[in-house]
Amino acid sequence: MTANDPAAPAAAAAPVVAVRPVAVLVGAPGAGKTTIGQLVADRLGVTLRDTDTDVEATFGMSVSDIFIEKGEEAFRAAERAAVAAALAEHPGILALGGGAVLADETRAALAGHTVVYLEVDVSDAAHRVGLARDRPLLIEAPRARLAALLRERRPLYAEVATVVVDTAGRGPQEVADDVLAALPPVIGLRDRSSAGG
Ligand SMILES: Nc1ncnc2c1ncn2[C@@H]1O[C@H](COP(=O)(O)OP(=O)(O)OP(=O)(O)O)[C@@H](O)[C@H]1O
Ligand SMILES: O=C(O)C1=C[C@@H](O)[C@@H](O)[C@H](O)C1
Ligand SMILES: [Mg+2]
Repeated sequence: MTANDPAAPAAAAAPVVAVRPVAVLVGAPGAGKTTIGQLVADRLGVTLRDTDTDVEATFGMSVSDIFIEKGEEAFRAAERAAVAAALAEHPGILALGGGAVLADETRAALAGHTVVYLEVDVSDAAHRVGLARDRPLLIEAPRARLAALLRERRPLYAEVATVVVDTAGRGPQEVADDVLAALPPVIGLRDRSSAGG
């Protein structure tokens, strides 16, 4: 039998499996998207992709430097493209930048995905981001900025979420437990930690 033999099995018969993230994490700066995303990814044996890292790779500079040298608009445009690409091709856990949900196009693209909203209050978020200088929107008056961000964005995070996990008073491992418990089952994936069985 040759490749051109009409009796050869049709290549088109191969199943086409849509690649999509197991879960997409959204929430404010300090909610723990990157931290919890890594813990959940490790426990499922998949990789974490973070759109902030993708945008940094696009420009070859840190998020802070992009804001300073290219401006927030350029960052947001690259972020929209990074989210669209990752939703289409990343099969693991996907953490979005804190402001990604501001874009109508991104909120629409999240429809049909498993989206986990990590809730955080102003006080916990301020405590967690501390005095780090790598969050350009929080360099001045971080607490007031966080309060304003949360007021504006809470409805947007809630709009795209299929799962909401409250992080208040819970450490990273406990939040990761809650996220794993809330995820719909995915064929071929299971929690590899003893706690998860
Ligand atoms: N549940 C938690 N309890 C205590 N500390 C936490 C928790 N989740 C994250 N942290 C800590 O808070 C800090 C910020 O977390 P992380 O960078 O994961 O947030 P993020 O949501 O990805 O923020 P950003 O939107 O800026 O990327 C880190 O130092 C992390 O160790
Ligand atoms: O909340 C935001 O608007 C941001 C959050 C970070 O993840 C980065 O995407 C950037 O610092 C902007
Ligand atoms: Mg992050």
